[in-house]
Amino acid sequence: MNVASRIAGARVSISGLVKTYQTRDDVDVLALDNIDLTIERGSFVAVVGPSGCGKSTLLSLVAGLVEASDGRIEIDDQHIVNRPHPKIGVVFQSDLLLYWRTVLDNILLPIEIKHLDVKRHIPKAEELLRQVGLKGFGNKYPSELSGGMRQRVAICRALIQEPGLLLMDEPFGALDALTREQMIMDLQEMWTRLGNTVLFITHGIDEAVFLADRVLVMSPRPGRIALDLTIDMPRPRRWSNAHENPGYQGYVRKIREIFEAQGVLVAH
Ligand SMILES: Nc1ncnc2c1ncn2[C@@H]1O[C@H](COP(=O)(O)OP(=O)(O)OP(=O)(O)O)[C@@H](O)[C@H]1O
Repeated sequence: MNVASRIAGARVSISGLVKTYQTRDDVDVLALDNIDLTIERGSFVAVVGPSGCGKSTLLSLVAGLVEASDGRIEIDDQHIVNRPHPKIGVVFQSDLLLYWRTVLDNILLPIEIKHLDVKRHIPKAEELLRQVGLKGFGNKYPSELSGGMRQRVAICRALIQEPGLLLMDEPFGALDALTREQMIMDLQEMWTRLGNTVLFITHGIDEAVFLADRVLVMSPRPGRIALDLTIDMPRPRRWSNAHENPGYQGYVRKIREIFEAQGVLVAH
């Protein structure tokens, strides 16, 4: 099994997606309202929006972890109904590693859960570790690693089954600024190499514009797509000088203007 090979990116098609939660005291909370969205194979789409606008809800719906109230989600033409699609991998803000399992056993967990051949996947897990700069860390326990290293392991765990669609929910939100910067660049490199589709949720306008082919800006709840912005900048992009690029600055300004118009950002 060659993990260095490219992964066929999945296509995501969302139409008329609505999600209403019922709170414990029976109040309806309309989290997402009528989302239409197509994500092309192999593209990197980032979603930014104010806190509580429904970004995580969108990701959970696509992941099949939450049931839609209305509308339809298809991944490679397969309708998602409250059940994860086999072609997805998910990375959350918290690494969610099991502290009693070694790094290698954490990465192999999805294989074990699906009753696949664990032994056959060990070389692939080790290769993934090498690719994220953690060669030789397979026998360590999560408590022996830094936050950034643990998140790299979580990414390996999401990639072990070569997912055509990688869903990332604020994956670098809990990391210090330097580690975050390194992880952003590493993610760009990894995605360029693998070629899978990525749906990336973030609060960070800077990382969204830097990483994505397209940035979706959401409105405050109920979440709707307020702006669908194509980021036309050559790759590989360099974090160290991207901020000086007038194109980059223009995209960031456009997104900030939307947040200012929404009253999410207030200039003093
Ligand atoms: N299980 C739930 N029951 C009731 N309401 C919920 C539930 N989950 C989310 N909500 C509500 O739905 C809305 C959207 O939540 P969601 O977590 O998707 O937002 P978000 O944009 O990811 O927020 P943040 O950026 O702060 O993580 C919020 O108002 C939230 O309170």
